[in-house]
Amino acid sequence: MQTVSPAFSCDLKSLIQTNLTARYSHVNRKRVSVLCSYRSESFSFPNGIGSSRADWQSSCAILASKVASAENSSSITRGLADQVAAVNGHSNGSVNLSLVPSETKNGKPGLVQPLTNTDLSPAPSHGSTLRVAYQGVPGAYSEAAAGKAYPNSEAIPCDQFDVAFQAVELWIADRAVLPVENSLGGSIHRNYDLLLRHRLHIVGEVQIPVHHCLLALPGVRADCITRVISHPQALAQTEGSLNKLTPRAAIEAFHDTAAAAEYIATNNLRDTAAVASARAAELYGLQILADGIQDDAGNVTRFLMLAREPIIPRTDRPFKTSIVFAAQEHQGTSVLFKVLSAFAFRNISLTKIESRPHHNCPLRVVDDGSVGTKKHFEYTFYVDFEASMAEARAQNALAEVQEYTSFLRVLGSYPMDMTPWSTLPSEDA
Ligand SMILES: O=C(O)C(=O)C[C@]1(C(=O)O)C=C[C@@H](O)C=C1
Repeated sequence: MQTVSPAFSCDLKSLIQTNLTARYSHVNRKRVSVLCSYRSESFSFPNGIGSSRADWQSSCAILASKVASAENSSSITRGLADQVAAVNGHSNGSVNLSLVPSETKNGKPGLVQPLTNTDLSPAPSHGSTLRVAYQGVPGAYSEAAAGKAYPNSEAIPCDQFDVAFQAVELWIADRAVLPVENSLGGSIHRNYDLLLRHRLHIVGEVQIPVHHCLLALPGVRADCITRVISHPQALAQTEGSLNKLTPRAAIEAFHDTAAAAEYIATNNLRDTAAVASARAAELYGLQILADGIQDDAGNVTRFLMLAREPIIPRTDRPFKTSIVFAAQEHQGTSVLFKVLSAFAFRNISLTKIESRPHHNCPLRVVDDGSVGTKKHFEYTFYVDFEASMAEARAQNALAEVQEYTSFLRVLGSYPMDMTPWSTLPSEDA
């Protein structure tokens, strides 16, 4: 029962070796060509791209046509304080995050085209600014997370999570910043699955306070709203408020919060409202009908920072390590107990555990003789724990975990986001 190719599996010795010898240098053209030829030996690509050097080079050529427009439409992200202020509706006017619209319609910004699966073409030359892929369009919370994670980077909008992963793998972007969980809405399962399917490394995390607003076209009253659209997570985070504010409105899912706002503006929809950020209101010319409508004032989304190379784990600051594993067959429920005890006995705290269907083998059928046939669901488990892979206790815990599991992969060992909770918006903020 092997869910990933051997290249994905964790061989502890080589993992530690890789971590110790890996050197991440800022992406430049020279580095691109060196790594391209190295990668061509072991990579296989999504969408049927082969693994030869020529294939690799042509796959590096993905996304080109759209990159030009993405570069135009992407915003240069600012520092943390500005980003969080903008997200939370306290934009001070000095923040210029506005995109260069692809066209202008009635004085309003034209549609920003995020990267799509069909846009895979040549990599751009991009100087030294770090390019950070996120899912959504400008004004999305993910864009703010990208700005917090990498101030002064260039944010590259992508239409799907999968495209953001591919953008990094194909050198269109240098990093991806993607949401994995929210304090109200829970886990974003799609990204857990994609972490396993792709081979990027987690190099950091950022937590963003999410302050939602109800947005509509100027002059529209809340009692005229018959439909509210937004990202499913945002809708889940504002369910209680929406029941009070727009009790008769239909609730509909949209790709992301800012795209919902943009859709209302572009189509001049006077009966529809969006749940999105104050920055989205500003960008797409909408009014804020209600501010701070998240059902809990301390609404926080956790994002992962992803890169092609792992970072070197350290011990001089708090680190977290994320792993994924599957139990060996016939080990029953005791595997989870044994794995958890490997951490507990070493005083390593777990911060998150998530289970997902085992993609290669979601069901195991056991013929129980005369009684009948049992069908077990099979799972892969994702665990985050508070220790660095540079610590002996973490290495020992994983060596033990490896004994109970059919595969084990370290997704990354990275600094924890230690932003004080006091910087999160309070009830009356
Ligand atoms: O739609 C957006 O604005 C996003 O950035 C996506 C997303 C998510 O996927 O959870 C990010 C943060 C919020 O929790 C709501 C939505």
